[in-house]
Amino acid sequence: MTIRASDVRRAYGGTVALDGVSLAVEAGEVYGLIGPNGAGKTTLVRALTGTTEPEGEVELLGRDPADADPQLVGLLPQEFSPPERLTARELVDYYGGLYDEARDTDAVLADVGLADAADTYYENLSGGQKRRACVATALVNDPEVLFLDEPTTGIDPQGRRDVWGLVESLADAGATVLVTTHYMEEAERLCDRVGLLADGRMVAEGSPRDLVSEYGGAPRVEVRAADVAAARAALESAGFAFVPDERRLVVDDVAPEDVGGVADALADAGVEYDGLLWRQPDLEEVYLQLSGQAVGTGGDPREVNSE
Ligand SMILES: Nc1ncnc2c1ncn2[C@@H]1O[C@H](COP(=O)(O)OP(=O)(O)OP(=O)(O)O)[C@@H](O)[C@H]1O
Repeated sequence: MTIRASDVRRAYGGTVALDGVSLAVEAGEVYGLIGPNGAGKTTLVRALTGTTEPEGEVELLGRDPADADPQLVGLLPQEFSPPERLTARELVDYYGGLYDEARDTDAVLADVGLADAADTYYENLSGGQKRRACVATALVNDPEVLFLDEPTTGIDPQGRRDVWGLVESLADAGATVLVTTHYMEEAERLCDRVGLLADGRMVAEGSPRDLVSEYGGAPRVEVRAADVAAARAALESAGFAFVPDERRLVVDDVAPEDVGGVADALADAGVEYDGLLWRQPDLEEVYLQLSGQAVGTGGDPREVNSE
């Protein structure tokens, strides 16, 4: 097992950041940590990389993380402020110089989409370009295990896809990647398995597909109507139930063949609508249900669809 944590606990004064977390990540796996702000993701990354000392057992490449060979490990911390008065190329050169062996700087810059900005000072890069440069510093030693704490925050959609492609090719070549993210699409597309942390505990773990089928609930239809109250009343009187959501009108448990019934109920009541969007639940729904953040829900996923 490349990364292993068993009953890991870490408190800062009276704040419990990790409250008995266990996980195991195999070589070649891309593992995503998701969870609300303050859930403990960064603390777990720090525990796994030896930058904080937790209680419990932690292993990285079969050793105490503090003793792991730095040549084999890449880390992009969430808060990372490299020297500003270096160009992107100088920055990657600098970090490469910290290792016995480093990849070619220009190749790394090309990988993160910064070939054209190689001579730009870090301070003059855009926010997303800065984050790309930071990702580059974590790749320069061609690590076997890569920890990326919110790698794509601030990066534009194309850049985000570039980073996903990069992570995928590293994993295909055998690298193990642990990534934290607030982007559910990222977790769903990129990760073989996802762990959802909340309040320092692992609330759920599995492949995105399994988590969605276990916790995501039934397919649903989002109704876009100018008069939401009228649409809601029409559907309610036709016996439809709703997914709790203050911002949108979402009809719960609608099989594909039943979408016509939603349209008919609206038409019968004379309610005009701009759109009916049928969709399967995705990881975002799982996240909202399990982390207890769904607007108007109490946090118990089993209760959500019966409300
Ligand atoms: N150095 C520290 N000193 C005191 N408290 C800390 C420290 N680091 C983290 N904490 C606290 O531990 C808890 C977990 O924080 P952590 O940064 O691990 O969460 P996170 O899931 O990474 O959050 P985010 O999504 O906002 O990055 C929070 O309550 C945080 O305030």
